[in-house]
Amino acid sequence: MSIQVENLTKAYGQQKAVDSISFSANNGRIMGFLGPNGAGKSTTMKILSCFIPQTSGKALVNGFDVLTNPVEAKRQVGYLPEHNPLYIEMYVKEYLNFIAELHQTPNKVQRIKEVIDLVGLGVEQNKKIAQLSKGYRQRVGIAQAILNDPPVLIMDEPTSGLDPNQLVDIRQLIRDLGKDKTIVFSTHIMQEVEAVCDDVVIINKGTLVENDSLQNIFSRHKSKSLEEIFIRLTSQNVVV
Ligand SMILES: Nc1ncnc2c1ncn2[C@@H]1O[C@H](COP(=O)(O)OP(=O)(O)OP(=O)(O)O)[C@@H](O)[C@H]1O
Repeated sequence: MSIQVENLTKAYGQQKAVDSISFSANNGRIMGFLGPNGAGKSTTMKILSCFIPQTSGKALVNGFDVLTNPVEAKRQVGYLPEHNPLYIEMYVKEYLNFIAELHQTPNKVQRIKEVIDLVGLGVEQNKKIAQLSKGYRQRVGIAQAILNDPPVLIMDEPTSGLDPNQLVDIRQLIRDLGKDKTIVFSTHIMQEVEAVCDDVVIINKGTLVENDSLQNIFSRHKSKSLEEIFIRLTSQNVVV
């Protein structure tokens, strides 16, 4: 298993943003990580990417413990944070070169060309990041996450802010990357989950409320739409 999470908990003061969740993700599969606003998705993803430590519980990435072996664990993961922080005064290629140097990526000039191609940045590759539209900035964020060809990709709302054409392209890219990587990504677009994901985890107020293959979820919930299933599992007031 490429990602193993056991009884993971993160408390901010009195609030448990993530409350004893357990799940696993496998190579060659794409997991949709879902939940309403404030459910604890970003917090979990930050822990898996070694950006913040958990309060208790265990998280392994490709067998490496994020607390006890963060350097190795971090090497396994490409991470696209929710707000996609970029050095906007840098040119696209300059920024990717900077990331490649951080990773000590072999054949970096060739690899940068490859990822620019893969994420469809070709026409914008000579611009400053500050000059790019939101969708193209998102592509730069995805490019930096995959640059080092990590076995695990964790992407926090990778398609947020993309136009419908870009959505189709980036979903296809996620599907392609998912063939030989483990991908965990969050989204609020249920249609996207149905189009892209093999497995689904849903959390609500920090606790796990669903964890299965998309196929099993549909059959257990008697083929309701994923949107209906999501609402039923995460809302106390709506009966679907
Ligand atoms: N640094 C922090 N300090 C205190 N509380 C925090 C911090 N980061 C997150 N939280 C709280 O933890 C809870 C979970 O937040 P998180 O960002 O993980 O949710 P999310 O599921 O990613 O939400 P969204 O879909 O809105 O992005 C929220 O109540 C949030 O306010």
